[in-house]
Amino acid sequence: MEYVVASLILLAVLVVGAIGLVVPRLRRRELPPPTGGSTTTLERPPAEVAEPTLPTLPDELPPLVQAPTIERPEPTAGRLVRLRARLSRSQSLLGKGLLSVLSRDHLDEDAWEEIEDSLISADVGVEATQALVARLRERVRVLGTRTVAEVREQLAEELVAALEPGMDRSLRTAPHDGRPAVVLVVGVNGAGKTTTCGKVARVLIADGRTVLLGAADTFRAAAAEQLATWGERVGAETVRGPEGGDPASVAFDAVRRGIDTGVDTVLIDTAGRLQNKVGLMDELGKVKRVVEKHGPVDETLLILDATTGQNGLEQARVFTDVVDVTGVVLTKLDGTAKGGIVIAVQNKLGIPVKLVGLGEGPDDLAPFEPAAFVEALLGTDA
Ligand SMILES: Nc1nc2c(ncn2[C@@H]2O[C@H](COP(=O)(O)OP(=O)(O)OP(=O)(O)O)[C@@H](O)[C@H]2O)c(=O)[nH]1
Repeated sequence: MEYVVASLILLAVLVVGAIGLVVPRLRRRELPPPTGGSTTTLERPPAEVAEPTLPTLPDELPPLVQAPTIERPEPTAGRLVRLRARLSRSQSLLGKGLLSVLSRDHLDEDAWEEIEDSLISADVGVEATQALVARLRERVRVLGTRTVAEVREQLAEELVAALEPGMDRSLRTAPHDGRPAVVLVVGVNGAGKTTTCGKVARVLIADGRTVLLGAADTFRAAAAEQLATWGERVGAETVRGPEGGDPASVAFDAVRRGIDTGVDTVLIDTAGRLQNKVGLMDELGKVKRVVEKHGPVDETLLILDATTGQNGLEQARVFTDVVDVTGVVLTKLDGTAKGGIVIAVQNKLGIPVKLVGLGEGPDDLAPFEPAAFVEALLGTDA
């Protein structure tokens, strides 16, 4: 009997033990998933454990730092001819307008007045227009010119003559006396100085020269940035100073660096604030004086915005009074119907137009050639 009782007790203990083990597990399974609360733990899905795979490497690894791509600017020869379509606005006014008058059977007083008006509207300037029309009238009278083609040819010749084709338009950018040529770029804000500096650097590099840029426009921080970007594109170094720093000291450092590195040409971009002439004179005069401690400035290019027309001419005078301008760059000729401004600029300032800007593209700057320019304006072979 004792055995029976002991066996029953043992059995009961085992049963209770088994229930104690199984019930909490079942309860745990039945618990609802957590809903909301301060933290949410994301559980991984019961993943099949994937075999770790090694990434496959490409045959050639890319370099960690990409070297900037150096561009190869277009050659400068024949650029004006290639870009002639950019003068279409001027061409409609001067070329098409004039030629329709010239094609009349008889060139009476009214016709000559219309010709004068077209030239004045194209910003050729009153004096230059009167002189040009007087010469053309005389030729037509003396030679008894009859056909449109002949008058057109004579007009083209007169326009070319008014552009003084004998002027020296070469840029003095060749190194000499064991140092680089120094080019100062001046002009009012927004005329296109920085852009032109960049484009001139490309022109020189296209012609096989080495160039260093000096960002002496410390007035506008973005100008230095913009110039450095132009330089990087063609592999030219840019010397910059702190924003608002002394432009003359940046210009001085740029020339010294150019001498040390043995480049052919140093191009210096300057600021062109025109709020008062005295301030401008002081600043530009100082830049020039300080740069000349290294040797004379070889070329001073005045950048003029063609779209400002006769106003631009007034501004130009301020600069020609301050620095010895050796050449004019007329920018934005693509954006105006007043291409005749080239004649007015030369006529009034007596300084050759050496380059013309015909667009915002990096190679939209062309050496100025009077005959090709007139050809583009008239839309004919001059
Ligand atoms: N259409 C056209 N735009 C031009 C030409 N040259 C320059 N520009 C534009 O004119 C604007 C002013 O040019 P910038 O070179 O910044 O002028 P900036 O004289 O240096 O001006 P600041 O730095 O303020 O003194 C820019 O948007 C140029 O892209 C050109 O020949 N044709």
